Amino acid sequence: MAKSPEVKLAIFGRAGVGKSALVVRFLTRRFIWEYDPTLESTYRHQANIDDEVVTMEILDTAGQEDIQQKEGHMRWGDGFIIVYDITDRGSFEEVAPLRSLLEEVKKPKNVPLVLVGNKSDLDHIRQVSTEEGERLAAEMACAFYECSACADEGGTVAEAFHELCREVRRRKAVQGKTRRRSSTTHVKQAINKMLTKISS
Ligand SMILES: Nc1nc2c(ncn2[C@@H]2O[C@H](COP(=O)(O)OP(=O)(O)OP(=O)(O)O)[C@@H](O)[C@H]2O)c(=O)[nH]1
Repeated sequence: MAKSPEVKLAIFGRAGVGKSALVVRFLTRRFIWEYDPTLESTYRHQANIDDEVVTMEILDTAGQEDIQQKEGHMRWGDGFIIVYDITDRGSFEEVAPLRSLLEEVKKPKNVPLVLVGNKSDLDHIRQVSTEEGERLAAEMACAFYECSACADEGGTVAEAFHELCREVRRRKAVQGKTRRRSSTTHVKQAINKMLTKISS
């Protein structure tokens, strides 16, 4: 089985949307009701995705970090999960500004991104419909998952993380090809220059 390079993932979203709960669910398949508000934690994890061992570094950011900290974490990451809480419309409204900041900080644009609407077990107090989540994800051209860190029977949480890893690898492969193509072009141009000089 091929071993791929490390993938750095960062998880963003308003305080209390369940970022830590999602990371813990993904890493341990368990749910823990209460956490200290996250300062900032990084986890290392290996998973077998499409027959390839992927090593991930996962950064669980604090919902209340300032813009400089956010930008630093965005520069660090290869791929991003933006989380909102389906019972908190304000957290949904914070998604688009986070995405805009990502697009400002990361170049090239169109960074690997997954949108997650968490706490789907609380459907009775939902403030954001599934369609709204789908629409926003379509506008941001990214995958969308509605899930629950606390009742994740279908493994949707892991699927969201795995899809993000796939997306990071797809983008890296495309960027690698573009870089190779441009260096080949440079070599060809240099040879042509030399040939023109010799023949003149
Ligand atoms: N019902 C329900 N509660 C959840 C779920 N996910 C998280 N919670 C609860 O929501 C609260 C906040 O969860 P955290 O994981 O600490 O949220 P966070 O986004 O990491 O918060 P900060 O670290 O402050 O940014 C906790 O009381 C969790 O138990 C979920 O899927 N369903």
